[in-house]
Amino acid sequence: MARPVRVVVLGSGSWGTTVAGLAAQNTPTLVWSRSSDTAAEINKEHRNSRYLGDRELPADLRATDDLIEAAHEADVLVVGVPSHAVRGTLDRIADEVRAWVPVVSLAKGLEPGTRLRPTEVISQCLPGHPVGLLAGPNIASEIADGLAAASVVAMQDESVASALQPLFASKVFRVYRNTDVLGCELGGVLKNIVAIAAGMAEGLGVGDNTRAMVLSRGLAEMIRLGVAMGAQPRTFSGLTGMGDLIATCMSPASRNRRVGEAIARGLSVEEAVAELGQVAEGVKTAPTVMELAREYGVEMPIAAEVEAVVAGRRTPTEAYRGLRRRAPGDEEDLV
Ligand SMILES: NC(=O)C1=CN([C@@H]2O[C@H](COP(=O)(O)OP(=O)(O)OC[C@H]3O[C@@H](n4cnc5c(N)ncnc54)[C@H](OP(=O)(O)O)[C@@H]3O)[C@@H](O)[C@H]2O)C=CC1
Ligand SMILES: O=C(CO)COP(=O)(O)O
Repeated sequence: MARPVRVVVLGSGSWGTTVAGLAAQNTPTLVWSRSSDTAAEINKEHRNSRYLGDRELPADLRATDDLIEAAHEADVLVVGVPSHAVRGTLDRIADEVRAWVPVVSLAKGLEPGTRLRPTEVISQCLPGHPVGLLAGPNIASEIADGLAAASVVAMQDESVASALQPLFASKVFRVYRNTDVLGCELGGVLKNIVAIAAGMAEGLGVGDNTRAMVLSRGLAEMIRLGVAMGAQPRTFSGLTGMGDLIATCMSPASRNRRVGEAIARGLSVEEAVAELGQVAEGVKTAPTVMELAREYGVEMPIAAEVEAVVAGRRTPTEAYRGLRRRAPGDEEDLV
């Protein structure tokens, strides 16, 4: 009998640990933590208190602080470190991962400097591997609590995606497939910036109509840039686009939204990020996205205001005033 597929998750933050917990219910799973204390806590107490509080992890989820050991074990490699750490982590194991191993990114940001998406960085570090991502409206704490949700494995090769789906799925976690890797990945990246805007609106005190406006016009910006870069427009109406946008903008647990709220309360960006103690990818991604918007010649007024706020050039109040000054154009003018 063939031995079961072994999943290895790199990164033991809130989402890496949660995804490792999902996989551990289906197949032998190992999570790599750069913190030996966290690895020991997962192994001995079946918890990750730094990121997931008291929540109990599956007893057979194993953890290690040895990155090379983790790389050797992988039949499927899941990259769950933040976007800025993907290259540094994978460069250390480029010669240790077996050639055919599929690699799944969880990261929702762009690499600072190169402007590359995480799957592109992975392909540079681990050339020749099937590379895709798992994304969707997936607030880690809710999934760790066992609340129902859905996600998407995006992979060019559908047969690889089909093999990956059951590794992450559960009775309450539905995993779909999509071959539009670019569109699915950009959805996860771009919604974080809109979520910062939504958080700022929340902090300034808004009504549901304003919330809906930020989401709808934010989605229009996501589609505009995504389509200019070559993504399928339909992808943005699915789980990785509109779905993730709604979850992240509406959830008080979203880190990006919380950063926006904290800035509107008067904290500096640095103070807001420090208060959070976790990654909010939209902060680092906003300037990179505005570089792309200029390169592709698309208008992204909400992202532009968020970028100005995180760069310290505007306050949230000034940003919303700036948006109100824009003359509304044709609503259907998406691309
Ligand atoms: N949390 C969520 O709900 C979701 C998150 N995502 C995405 O998943 C990715 C990971 O996020 P998440 O788990 O939430 O982040 P967290 O902030 O919760 O955890 C980050 C993890 O990455 C580790 N890490 C940070 N910097 C480095 C580095 N330079 N080298 C190696 N490891 C590093 C941290 O280690 P240490 O603890 O030692 O600092 C920690 O284990 C992000 O791109 C995020 O956008 C996607 C869907 C849902
Ligand atoms: O991507 C997420 C939900 O799908 C998590 O969003 P935050 O990083 O804003 O918490």
